[in-house]
Amino acid sequence: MPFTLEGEDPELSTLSFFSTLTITANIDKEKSLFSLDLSRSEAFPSRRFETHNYLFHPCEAFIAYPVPHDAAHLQLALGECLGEGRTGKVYSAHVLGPLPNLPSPIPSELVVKFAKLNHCRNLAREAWVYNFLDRQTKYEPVGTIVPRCYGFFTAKLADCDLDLDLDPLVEDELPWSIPEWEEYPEQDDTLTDDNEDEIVEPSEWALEEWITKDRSKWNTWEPDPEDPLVAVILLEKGGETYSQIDDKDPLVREDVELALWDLVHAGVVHDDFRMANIVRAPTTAKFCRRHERVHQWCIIDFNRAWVVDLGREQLPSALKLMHSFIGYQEMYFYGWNPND
Ligand SMILES: Nc1ncnc2c1ncn2[C@@H]1O[C@H](COP(=O)(O)OP(=O)(O)OP(=O)(O)O)[C@@H](O)[C@H]1O
Repeated sequence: MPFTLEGEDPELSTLSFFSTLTITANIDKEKSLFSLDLSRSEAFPSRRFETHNYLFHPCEAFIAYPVPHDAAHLQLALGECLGEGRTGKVYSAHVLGPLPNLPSPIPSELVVKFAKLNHCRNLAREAWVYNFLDRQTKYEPVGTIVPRCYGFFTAKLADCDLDLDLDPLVEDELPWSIPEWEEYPEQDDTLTDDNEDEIVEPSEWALEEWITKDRSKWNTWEPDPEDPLVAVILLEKGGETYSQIDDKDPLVREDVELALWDLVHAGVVHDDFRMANIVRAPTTAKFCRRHERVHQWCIIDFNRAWVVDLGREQLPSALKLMHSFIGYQEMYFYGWNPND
């Protein structure tokens, strides 16, 4: 039985399109670097952040949503690297045909974000935030102010068909390689809701099949150097990253601030809001009904986000609190000085 929430049409969500994925990367026309077969994996639910007391709760709406098992297979050819952060490396990828029948067309270029081998848990969380946003049907943030997501996939590195004569330099450059500068290659970063002192235990409502954060296999996940895991999320491709020059244009700033409000109104405080996490919106961006415009920018990178269930909050005070946290990292970026 597909799992749906009231008012939701699972057929239309891009998260329901694919069950399996093959990514190939070529060194040149003749030679393949690797071919990787991945399957959909459960994302890592966050705890619900309660704004009046700053506590994280387990919650029945904050569970791992079932993944499609009988949906289509997608084949991608890896393209150029678009960027790299602490968690992962991001590549453009070309969709290889023939495509099966899908509920709606997909672009010919997508984005694959590979977790570095020690950051699969963080990527599993980011994937869950996309799931959560995908379920906000009133103003539909996904496709409007954040890219559409096509799923979270994993595979054992041991099953990857990798060119074994690799030059060690190329090996260090693989999409999932842990960089030399990584201080803690043996562990993933702590997440905002990992603080065990703050947990309110699941009460009797928590049915056995509901996978809350505490019950998720990702909660205790640690990288295994003997049997590494590769994890990716598949996203719609945005354009250039927001720059200092863009930031000087008041109309651009206004547009990004409004997009950020949309995110807050979906119950998500980004908590890593900086220029590197804003990209030009894809040409397929949807009309925003709240602001009656197509936003020109979209927000990415959600592994640090705190997620609030606005249906349970005292709305005015929760929104006020969330708005006070919308700026981060850059001095005075969107009105909030992190040193205050
Ligand atoms: N959907 C996208 N479309 C276009 N470019 C993207 C997309 N997603 C990511 N990028 C590019 O890749 C870069 C790194 O992505 P991202 O911020 O998600 O990585 P990260 O490892 O999570 O970073 P952090 O250091 O914040 O953890 C971005 O700054 C952006 O330039």
